[in-house]
Amino acid sequence: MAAADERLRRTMMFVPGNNPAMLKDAGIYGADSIMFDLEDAVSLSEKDAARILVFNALTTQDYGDAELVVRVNGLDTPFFKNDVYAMVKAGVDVIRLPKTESAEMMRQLESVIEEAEKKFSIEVGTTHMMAAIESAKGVLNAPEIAAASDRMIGIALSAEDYTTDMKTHRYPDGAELEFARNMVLHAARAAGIAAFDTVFTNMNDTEGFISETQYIHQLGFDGKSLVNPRQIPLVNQVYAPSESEIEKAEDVINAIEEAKAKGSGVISLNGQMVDRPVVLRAQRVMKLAKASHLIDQEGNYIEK
Ligand SMILES: CC(C)(COP(=O)(O)OP(=O)(O)OC[C@H]1O[C@@H](n2cnc3c(N)ncnc32)[C@H](O)[C@@H]1OP(=O)(O)O)[C@@H](O)C(=O)NCCC(=O)NCCSC(=O)C[C@@](O)(CC(=O)O)C(=O)O
Ligand SMILES: [Mg+2]
Repeated sequence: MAAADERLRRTMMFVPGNNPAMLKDAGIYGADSIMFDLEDAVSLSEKDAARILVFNALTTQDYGDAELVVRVNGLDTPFFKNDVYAMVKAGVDVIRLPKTESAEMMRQLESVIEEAEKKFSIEVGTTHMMAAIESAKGVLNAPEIAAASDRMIGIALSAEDYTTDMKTHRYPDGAELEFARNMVLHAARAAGIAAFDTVFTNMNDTEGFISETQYIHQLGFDGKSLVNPRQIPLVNQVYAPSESEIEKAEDVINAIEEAKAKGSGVISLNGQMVDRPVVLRAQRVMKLAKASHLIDQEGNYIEK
């Protein structure tokens, strides 16, 4: 069982935990989730300082509606337990475990989170978890990892470490990631949690970034891990529904409301059968349209 929820998670932006200026401004770019990093963006000599900086940021800065995530150091490091304790105490929404290879690793994280919640009088179960899948073993165990706990909100593919583990590197067409992307996505969907595609690290290749985002959007990913705020509007643009998609979704929702009033669950709209999955897709289109500021909460178009 997973901590399924309705939150949109198109953009999850890494913010290096040792960079005070970036920590301070991370909320202004409109990321759906902000992910403070204590792991690979932070050198060994700065681990303790970064933990304190992120703790202070979480407890003093206003990040609006963004979901707050921290990537802690791995289970096998001397920093892991202190990281988890500090972030639980700070009230973080989600802890992201890097280099996850088994469901057992998520259960180990969960037991440390629970200790910390009890110690700091935080309601047990309120701190959520996600896993980063960064190796062949992690990909093969993705279904068990995704279903490891009811605290799980998502799993993410981490292609930089994954391609290293696979003795390859990243290519523009992404063929080397095809199996991993599909495994991570299916594991997440089967467990009812979110699926995040990997970071894209070439800041100068905007065309390549958009093309990759269109591809993972088509596959069905909820969104991507990002390394730079310039990537946020590009992802949002790809995920924004078109005017005709919004119109169709409105027609479906109106038609099903009318049908329900007449006591029917299935109807025909312009020759097309409309049933529950069609309605669920239409509802997601409307949610994305609202998040993209194309329509307001009442469903009226917003003039640009
Ligand atoms: C890439 C670059 C150096 C480019 O610098 P640039 O200077 O060219 O950026 P500019 O665009 O010029 O910045 C314009 C303004 O935005 C501010 N700004 C920029 N980035 C910001 C940001 N992230 N957060 C808040 N603020 C930001 C900046 O301070 C400036 O502010 P201002 O001066 O006020 O105008 C920079 O972005 C950056 O450091 N990124 C984070 C890198 C990072 O975290 N790597 C680790 C995570 S990946 C990994 O570990 C692999 C993985 O594990 C992944 C997985 O697991 O998924 C795997 O295995 O795959
Ligand atoms: Mg990594």
